[in-house]
Amino acid sequence: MAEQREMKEKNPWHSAVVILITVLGITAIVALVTTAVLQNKPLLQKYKYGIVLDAGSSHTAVYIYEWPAEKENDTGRVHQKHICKVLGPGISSYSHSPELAGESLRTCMKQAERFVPIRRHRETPLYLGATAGMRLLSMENQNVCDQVLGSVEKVLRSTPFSYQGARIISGQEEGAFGWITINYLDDRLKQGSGTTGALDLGGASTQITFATNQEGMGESAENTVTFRLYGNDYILYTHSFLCYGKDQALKKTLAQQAQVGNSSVLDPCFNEGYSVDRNYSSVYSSPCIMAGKPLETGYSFTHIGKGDASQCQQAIRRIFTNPGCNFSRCSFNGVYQPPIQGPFGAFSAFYFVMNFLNLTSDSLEGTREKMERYCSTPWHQIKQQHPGVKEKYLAEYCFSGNYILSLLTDGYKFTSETWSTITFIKKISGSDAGWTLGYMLNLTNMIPAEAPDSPPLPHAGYVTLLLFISLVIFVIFLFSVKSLWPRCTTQTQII
Ligand SMILES: O=P(O)(O)OP(=O)(O)OP(=O)(O)OC[C@H]1O[C@@H](n2cnc3c(O)ncnc32)[C@H](O)[C@@H]1O
Repeated sequence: MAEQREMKEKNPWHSAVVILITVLGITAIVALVTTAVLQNKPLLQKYKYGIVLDAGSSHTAVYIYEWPAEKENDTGRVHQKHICKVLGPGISSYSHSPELAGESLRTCMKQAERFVPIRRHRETPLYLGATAGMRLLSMENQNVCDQVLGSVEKVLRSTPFSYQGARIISGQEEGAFGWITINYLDDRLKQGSGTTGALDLGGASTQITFATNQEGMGESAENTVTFRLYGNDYILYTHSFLCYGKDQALKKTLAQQAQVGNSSVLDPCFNEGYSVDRNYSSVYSSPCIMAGKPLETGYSFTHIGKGDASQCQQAIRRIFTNPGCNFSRCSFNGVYQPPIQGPFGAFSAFYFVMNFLNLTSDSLEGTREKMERYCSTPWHQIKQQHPGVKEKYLAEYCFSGNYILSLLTDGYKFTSETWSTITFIKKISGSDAGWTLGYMLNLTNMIPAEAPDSPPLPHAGYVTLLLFISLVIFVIFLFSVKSLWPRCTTQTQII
């Protein structure tokens, strides 16, 4: 007591100083916590948009992509906001009235105006890429092809978006951008981990693309694409087989069977009981069909189903030509292909067909068995079992399933072992697998060649660490000024 009194007398301010330090300390902590909380509060997110039209052989689809305005170079951040499927056939089917090709896009473009906020319209890039249908039309008639492109250009220019062009993309681009899309959506590019090959089956062409080591790639420059993405180098093998999409392959198989010139064609690729009259011209008019319509036949023939999967595969095998391989190894038609390196993602018609046939997770042998069973089911029973399915697709599933089997095994040389490396996919993280996203990412430079420098700590981690260190300093400070505190003793003093 005497000591304390003595201390107080020596330093009458000491209790006021301690109170002041404590108040300042508490105020500092409250200020720090408030700053940390406010700093971590998510900002009101602003988005940017991009629109890509996939003008395919069978139809056109309008894809609207959205991404946070702040982090354009961050992988996995662009996602599909909306897809609008244009009514009617693909733009290449408007060769007889090209002006209608553009008109067919109007409804979906109006929808796009509603999905993209008005304040973003002017800055939203708009691209149209046409694929195999237009490649074929340009081979048939360049003038009409230009008119169709002119017609879609006119309509797209009239929209409020930033029109960037309508062009026919090459098969190589279609394959490579499909590969970029699935690997971007899987977040594999930024991680620099192993990549997934891309198998795309369209209506008029099919693409196979996968990363491979450099060995042997010098053999065929036209099948090689190189990319540097996020600081990693990729050498891709890619090939697009024009005329080997699902619809053109069907025509090829049928044309070959109809060559005999009989009034009816008994087709193992269609279910028994199926019977439809077809014009020869509908089969032989495609530039994919080299042979002409058989001479001395009528105007049409009856297409009759026989429902035999093994015979169907034999018929399909005949559309893969074998002119000899001038490389160390080939897939089909004398096209170079290095050993396949999986895993693979198979999309578009690969998915539509295998999903319908419930074959997305079967072994190769299981797939063959199920195809035998499906094809031998009578047509009337198939129709009864699937009342809601579009009849054209339903009639073609026996052919389509067998075509996929044949393309993957006889064509690309997948085996029972490598079959399991294929995953049939439609979407990844809500965005469709296909070339459109990769195309837009490339044209908007959204995937940098080098990995962007990132701060050693994420923002939240940085604020938390700062807070923690401040608290530790404050506690140490309190302990160091402890000697100034008035000592309270609980011992009763006996005087
Ligand atoms: O790339 P290209 O060759 O130009 O063709 P595309 O862009 O028109 O091709 P899609 O991927 O849109 O479709 C591929 C094929 O799948 C068909 N298809 C679409 N939906 C289907 C479904 O539910 N069942 C079966 N086939 C389907 C469509 O008619 C095409 O023949």
